[in-house]
Amino acid sequence: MTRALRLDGVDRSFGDRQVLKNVSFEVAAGRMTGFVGANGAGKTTTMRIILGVLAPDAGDVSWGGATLTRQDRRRFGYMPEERGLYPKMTAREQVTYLGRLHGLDAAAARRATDALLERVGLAERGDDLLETLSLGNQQRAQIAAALVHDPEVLVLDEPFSGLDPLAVDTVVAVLRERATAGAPVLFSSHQLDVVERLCDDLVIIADGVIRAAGSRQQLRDTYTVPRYELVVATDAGWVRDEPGVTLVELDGARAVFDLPAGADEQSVLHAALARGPVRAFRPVSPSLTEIFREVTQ
Ligand SMILES: Nc1ncnc2c1ncn2[C@@H]1O[C@H](COP(=O)(O)OP(=O)(O)OP(=O)(O)O)[C@@H](O)[C@H]1O
Repeated sequence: MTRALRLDGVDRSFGDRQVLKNVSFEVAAGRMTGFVGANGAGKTTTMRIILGVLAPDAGDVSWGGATLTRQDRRRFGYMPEERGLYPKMTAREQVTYLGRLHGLDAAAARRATDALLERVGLAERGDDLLETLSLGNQQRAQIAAALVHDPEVLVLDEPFSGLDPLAVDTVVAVLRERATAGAPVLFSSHQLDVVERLCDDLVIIADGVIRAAGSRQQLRDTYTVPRYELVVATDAGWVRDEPGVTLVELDGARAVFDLPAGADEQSVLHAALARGPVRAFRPVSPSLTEIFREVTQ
């Protein structure tokens, strides 16, 4: 059975500073949800509350509609911000050990470890001490550690930081497998390009307040004005004088511009055609970076 993870009305303060304010969102089963926000926005605090490392002052965290219990959380995979592997253990020993802590017997823990180290590309380095591994390889070990007990929910704090692009692809593939198997997967990241490529759903937080949440397409539809690219045969500078147009970029014959919601983009196309050939005219999807700027400003 697949179950969504939900936060409802979660508040948390440190001293007299409230760092989470009525935080509510859902991490759907079978989907990868990217959790993005600036430094100090509240991502790590939220994830710690999901995992029960911190208690909320108010609000509820539920899984499949029932408030999370300590027992439920044993079936979660967590990659904390403070990485905390034992430097004097080998990757294989460490991951096996964590499998044992989660209740696997010795043979099952070894099997799961071998399979995961292979999967994250660490099989050849599995018997090296963690402290001798590159940061990227330590990170791979950390991912394996979060997954060794075949968790039903994944919560990962910055799983891609320090990974080269190939390693990012490997880890993405591993996480995607878990989502496809029905797990809700929540991960935070500063790398908006990675989040954009990878997540199904997004949650954007700023100053402890959820500013936007939904699928990428919903956010695009909701939070951005219509944007178009026009390529003509000669200089496109005249576009800036068309009614409603806000020029975003102009590079000779190519212009990118915004129109107010509901404006008729065809009138700009007609104006272009009246001047000569049109090489391209298309709507441009806003990037996650633009959406992020818009909702957090
Ligand atoms: N144990 C703590 N005691 C006091 N303040 C804290 C504590 N943990 C977090 N904070 C504060 O709460 C706010 C939210 O921090 P949090 O680590 O959740 O943000 P974040 O979005 O994960 O940021 P980053 O991307 O930098 O990790 C910050 O202002 C931080 O200084």
